[in-house]
Amino acid sequence: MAGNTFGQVFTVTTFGESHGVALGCVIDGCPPGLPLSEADIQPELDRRKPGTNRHVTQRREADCVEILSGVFEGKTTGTPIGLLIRNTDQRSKDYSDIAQSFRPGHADYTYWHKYGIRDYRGGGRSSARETAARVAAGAIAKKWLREHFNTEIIAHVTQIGEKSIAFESYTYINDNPFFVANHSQIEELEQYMDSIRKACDSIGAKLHITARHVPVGLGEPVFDRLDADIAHAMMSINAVKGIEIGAGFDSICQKGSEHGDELTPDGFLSNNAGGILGGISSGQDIHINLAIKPTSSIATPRHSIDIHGKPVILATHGRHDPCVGLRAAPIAEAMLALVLMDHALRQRAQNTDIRVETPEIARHHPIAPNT
Ligand SMILES: Cc1cc2nc3c(=O)[nH]c(=O)nc-3n(C[C@H](O)[C@H](O)[C@H](O)COP(=O)(O)O)c2cc1C
Ligand SMILES: C=C(O[C@@H]1CC(C(=O)O)=C[C@@H](OP(=O)(O)O)[C@H]1O)C(=O)O
Repeated sequence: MAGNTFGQVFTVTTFGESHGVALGCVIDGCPPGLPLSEADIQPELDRRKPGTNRHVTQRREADCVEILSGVFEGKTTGTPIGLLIRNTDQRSKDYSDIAQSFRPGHADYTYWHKYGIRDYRGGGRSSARETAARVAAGAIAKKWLREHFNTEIIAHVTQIGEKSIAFESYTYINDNPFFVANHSQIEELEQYMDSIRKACDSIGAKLHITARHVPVGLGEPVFDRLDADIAHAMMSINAVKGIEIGAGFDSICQKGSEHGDELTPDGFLSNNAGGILGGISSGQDIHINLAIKPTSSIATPRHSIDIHGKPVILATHGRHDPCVGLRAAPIAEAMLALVLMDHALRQRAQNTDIRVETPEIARHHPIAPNT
């Protein structure tokens, strides 16, 4: 496989470049009979799309999805689902400065050496614009998981640079709980983001993702462990530099008497495992943290080389996110949904019952985005 396809049974192949005609994906293996229309997908794309406020890239894209195939009379038919999102606001000439030079921290250098040719209009295929197609596919997986197991997947930014975000309350957006930071902290974070932008710099972020109502028993015992596939999915998102599942790197300082989640007839007493034991879901909530790097395309001049190996000083212009983590939550949710749906269908293919009801022992703990 050429590396553009994700999944084993429920597969997604994406296509398209940031400044090409369109992006999209082909989804194969979706069971027939799932009610589906553009209205099921568009709200997720609206959460991810660029240009929605001053703290994100100013590229304006409506990211309107068109279903090309695989749906008849409002239901999936079991045949490949084709989704298309047209690019409308490319302005490619703004990117001529990176045609011959490599942005430090972006994929220009490695693409050039791998392929010997590079679509330098924006990030081309390496631009996270490609994730629009993943979010569209993920919306289908989310819907299927919700209808079958009532699974909820929610991601939040929990840290921007050094600043941790304390959540005060939550509201519902498109049936998903969405945490709201305290009002004065929002002002502080906005000022912080303004200062980063004024300094022609960028900043990293941390994301927390929770999946609730995950059936017990999803995953494979050895290579395709559920945690391994989740790590694969998350690390496949542009700019993700680290992942923790459950206690993650805090496990280093824990004792066995502290880490191992004790079981009682009334449920697990803790969730250091993050909902996965032996590569298989335990029915507890899945907890994931992601480290997201700062944007590499910044207007601060930096040392680099051109395609002939000559030194250059490169300041990158064009429209860029000062903190890519701010836009990553719907992408991480989509990738987790793709993994869970793929494993649920694999479980079905193996003719093993899927425990639709979360067993009493695996009762989930309340969602806590900062854990
Ligand atoms: C939602 C999102 C938006 C991004 N926006 C930008 C951007 O505007 N400019 C940029 O240089 N990188 C941006 N990135 C990061 C690049 O896509 C990424 O650094 C690049 O593909 C190289 O991959 P790597 O960082 O995983 O090595 C974004 C990433 C995400 C997930
Ligand atoms: C357009 C989007 O974000 C883009 C992600 C991105 C990158 O390098 O990842 C770089 C910028 O665009 P370009 O590819 O034109 O350089 C962002 O504007 C989007 O997410 O839809």
